[in-house]
Amino acid sequence: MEESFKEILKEKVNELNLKLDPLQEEKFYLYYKALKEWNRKINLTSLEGEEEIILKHFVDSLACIIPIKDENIEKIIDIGTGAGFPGIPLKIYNEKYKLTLLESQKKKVLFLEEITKILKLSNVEIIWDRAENLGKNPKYRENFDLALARGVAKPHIVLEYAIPFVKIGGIFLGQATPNNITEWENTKRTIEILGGEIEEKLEVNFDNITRIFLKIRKKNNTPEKYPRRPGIPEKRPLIM
Ligand SMILES: C[S@@+](CC[C@H](N)C(=O)[O-])C[C@H]1O[C@@H](n2cnc3c(N)ncnc32)[C@H](O)[C@@H]1O
Repeated sequence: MEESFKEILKEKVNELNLKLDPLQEEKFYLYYKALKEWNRKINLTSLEGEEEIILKHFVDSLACIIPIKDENIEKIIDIGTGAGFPGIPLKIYNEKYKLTLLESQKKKVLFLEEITKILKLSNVEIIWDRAENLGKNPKYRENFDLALARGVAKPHIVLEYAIPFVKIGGIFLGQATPNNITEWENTKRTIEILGGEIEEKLEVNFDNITRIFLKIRKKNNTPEKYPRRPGIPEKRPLIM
């Protein structure tokens, strides 16, 4: 592994007060190399530089650990995971997680299949589908301790994709920024209709980046009609 990569990764992860062992560092390096290689063939991520990928993909994903550190999490679904964010960094950090990666674009699914092999990750399921379909499937609906969906769509839309997957007592972790936190805070009624409640708002700062997490706890079953048909949440967001 290149020393510069290791040094930057260590420094940035330290800012979160988290620690990686040498094997985990190596896995992040292999992940970085695979992202760069695949990016030459298909458009996986718009981020290219070493520091940018470490900070905005790896460390930003690992920041999700902070709001969930006192939770008993086993099953995680990462909706619209793209090239695996934030799900794969969390799995590298804690291999006990049972991770489902959901992605609607086939080319990204092929990358996910490859990278999980390269990183020798076990208990990872990769699904090529849309959230609106899988969220209706009884095998997946209300089945996860934690749902994640970073940068997938605007808040009202993402909530309709994600909350149906969360079991009662589980969490959907909304990943907001100072730029869109007001929009997230205006979703209280939508969250309630889908069976959730905002429990906590937590700001995490690292390297001049501010990430705002909204811990949304599932209190009641999601009404059967949600999520609506593919495309409908986007066309007619559940703005209440
Ligand atoms: C902007 S990318 C973000 C990817 C990743 N979560 C990240 O933070 O880097 C959004 C991803 O969500 C996927 N996506 C969008 N709508 C989806 C849906 N309804 N079901 C499943 N995946 C979806 C897209 O194909 C895309 O890969």
